[in-house]
Amino acid sequence: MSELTLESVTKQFRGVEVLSDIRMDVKDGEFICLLGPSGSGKSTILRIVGGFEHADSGSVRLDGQDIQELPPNKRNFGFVFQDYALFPHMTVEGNIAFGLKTRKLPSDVVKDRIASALKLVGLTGLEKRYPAQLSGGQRQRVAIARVVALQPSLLLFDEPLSNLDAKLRRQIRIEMKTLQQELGITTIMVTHDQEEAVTLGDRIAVLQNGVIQQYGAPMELYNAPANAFVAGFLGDPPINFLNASVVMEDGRPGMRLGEEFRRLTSEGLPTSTLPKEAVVGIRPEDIRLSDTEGVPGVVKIVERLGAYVLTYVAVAFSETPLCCLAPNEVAPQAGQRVRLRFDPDKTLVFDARTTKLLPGVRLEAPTPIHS
Ligand SMILES: Nc1ncnc2c1ncn2[C@@H]1O[C@H](COP(=O)(O)OP(=O)(O)OP(=O)(O)O)[C@@H](O)[C@H]1O
Repeated sequence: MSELTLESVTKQFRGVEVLSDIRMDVKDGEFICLLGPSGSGKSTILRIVGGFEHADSGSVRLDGQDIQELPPNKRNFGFVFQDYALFPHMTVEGNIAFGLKTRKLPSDVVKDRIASALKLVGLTGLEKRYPAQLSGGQRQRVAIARVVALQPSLLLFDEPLSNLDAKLRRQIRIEMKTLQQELGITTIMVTHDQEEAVTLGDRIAVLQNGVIQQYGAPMELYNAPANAFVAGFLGDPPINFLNASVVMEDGRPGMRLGEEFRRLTSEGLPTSTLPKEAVVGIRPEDIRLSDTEGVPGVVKIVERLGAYVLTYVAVAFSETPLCCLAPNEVAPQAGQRVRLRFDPDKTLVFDARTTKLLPGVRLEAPTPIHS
C-alpha cells in the first residue's frame, strides 16, 4: 500500500509564495501527472514529497503517517530526474547494483534484482556496457531500471523524457506506462507536456502560479475544464477562444460574436447570473467545414498532418483565424470560402472576468442565424 495525501501544503521562497493550499490524494498504484508551465511549482511539490524540501505548512502523509520529518533516504522513494546522471565509469550492471549495495542486500538478491530490472526495461544482454556505449533512450532505461530495482514504494519522475527526441519520448512513454502497470507502483511525474500527461496519467493536477487549477482524469479535464487556463493547456492544436457579449433577445439570453448572434442554453444556471462578457471555447475537432450551412469564413492556411488536416479560417467575429481539424479527405484550399458549423454540445462557455467554466451553458446550433 502506498497512498499519499497532501493537505493544505504551502511553500515560500524568499517571501514569495510558490505553492498555495495544495491538496492532493494519490491512490495506491495510481499514475499522477503534475502538469503546468515553467515555474508553476510542479518540481517543488515533487521535492516536498521526496523530502528534499520542507513545506512551510500543511501535511504530507503516506498511508496515514506524516512523513515530513523523514529524511529522503528513509522514505524508500525512487527518483528519476531529467538529468539522470549515470556513473560513467560504471557498467550498466554496476550502475544498477550501486544503490542495492548501499542497502547491504545479499549478492544473490542484488544479481536477481539487476536481472529482473533489466528485463523489465528490455536491456537484458547489455549488462557490461558503459553509459557512453548506450543510446540516449537506453541510458534513460538504465536510469529507470536503477530506480525500479530498489523496489520503491513511490516513484517520482521529474521531466524524465525531456532530453529525448520526439520519437523516443513516445516509445519510452509507452514503456513507462506498461512498466508502471505491471509493477503497480504509485507514481508521480512532473511534466509541462500535455500530451505526455494525458497519455500517462490516471489523473492530472494542472498547476498555475502554485495553485492546482483542476485535478482529475484526463478526459474530465479535456471535456469539462474548470477554467479557460485548463481548457487552453490541454489539447493540441489548442482550443479556439472567442470573446463574446451576453445579450438578451426576446427574453432569452444569447451571445454576440461580432456580427453574429447565437442563442444560449443555460441548463441549471439562472439567466440572471450569466456574466455580461464571456469567452467561448471551441476545440478544433468540434468545428465542421460545410459548403452550405453555418458561419461564413475564408480559409487562410491549410496544414496537412498526414491523417488529419488543420484549416485556419478567418471569420468576422474573431481577430485570429479559427483552427478546425478535419480528416484528410476534407481539404479546402487557401482562399476558399467555407462555412463553419460548431457542435453545440461541445462549446464551452467561460466567464470572461473569472475565466471559470459556466457549466451547462452552451451556444445553440448555428441555424437559424439571427442578425
Ligand atoms: N530553491 C529555490 N530558491 C528560490 N526559489 C525557488 C527555489 N526553487 C524553486 N524556486 C522558485 O519557485 C517557483 C516554482 O518552481 P518549480 O521548480 O517548482 O516550478 P516548475 O513548475 O517545476 O518549473 P519548471 O518546469 O521550469 O521546472 C519558481 O518561481 C522558482 O523560481
